[in-house]
Amino acid sequence: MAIILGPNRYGKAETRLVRVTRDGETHHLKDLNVSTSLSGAMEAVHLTGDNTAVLPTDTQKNTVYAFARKHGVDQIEDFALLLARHFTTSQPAVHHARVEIEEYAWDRVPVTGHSFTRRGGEVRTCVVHHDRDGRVSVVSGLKDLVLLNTTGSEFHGYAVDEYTTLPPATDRVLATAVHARWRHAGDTPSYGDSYARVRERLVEAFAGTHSLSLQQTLYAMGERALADCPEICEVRLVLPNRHHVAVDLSPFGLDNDNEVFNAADRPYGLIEGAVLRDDAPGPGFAWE
Ligand SMILES: O=c1[nH]c(=O)c2[nH]c(=O)[nH]c2[nH]1
Repeated sequence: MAIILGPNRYGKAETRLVRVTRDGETHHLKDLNVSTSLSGAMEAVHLTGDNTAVLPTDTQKNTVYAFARKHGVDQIEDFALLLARHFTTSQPAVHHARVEIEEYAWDRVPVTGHSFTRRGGEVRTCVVHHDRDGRVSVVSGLKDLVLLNTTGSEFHGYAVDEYTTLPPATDRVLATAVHARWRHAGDTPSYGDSYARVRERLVEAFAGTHSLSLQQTLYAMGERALADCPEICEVRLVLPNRHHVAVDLSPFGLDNDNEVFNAADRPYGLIEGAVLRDDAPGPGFAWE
């Protein structure tokens, strides 16, 4: 009996690529999850540890980002074909390339040319209390409302110590998945209308605020909702800062003027805060 190597392949899974294309004030956004997988004459690496035929998975990831910069991204099928063809024609040992791409759809927020909401996934929530003394509280909310601005966000002037490496940003992508809850002050005539109005104000404030920090955006969102929705008296927001890090393409002779990003999923900043009217009644058990 002999032991032999069976089918095998290797690659980089889930390279998160965000490509921004700017057409004056109107920006276009492509948000992709790209997985590459190569196979071919890979006996030596498995059997003897000879890596000669192995194009590193790190290189595959870099190629995704570099190609996004060089060729742009339109239809995902075209982009996948471009990558797959590149791997099979440039590496003699690679006989087969599999490229899988998921595309996440974004809708424009009409307030600016650079603000987007991610389609799908948003959840409406509520928590109601009612006790035997007739005390009632209603907290409405939403979660997983994903918002993104491709410009209009800065972060600098922060405290610096011997562990600080973050470079100051004067033009960054700002993205978050909003978790918002708001407390009703009394009887709200239509929770449906109220929900639609609060949601719209949160989105408008995110889009319309030139942000110096996500903390400032958080306050602006709460403030806008409270200013335009008298039926509510307190807004609590939890905003993860979904960092988009511009990829360094200089090793490949390419510039990157804020166009190609790694959409990192963790770790992420987590910004939390409450915004309320100064005459808001006590919350009672609303937040329990
Ligand atoms: O908007 C931000 N607020 C922070 O507190 C922070 N910290 C950080 O590293 N990046 C950011 N961005």
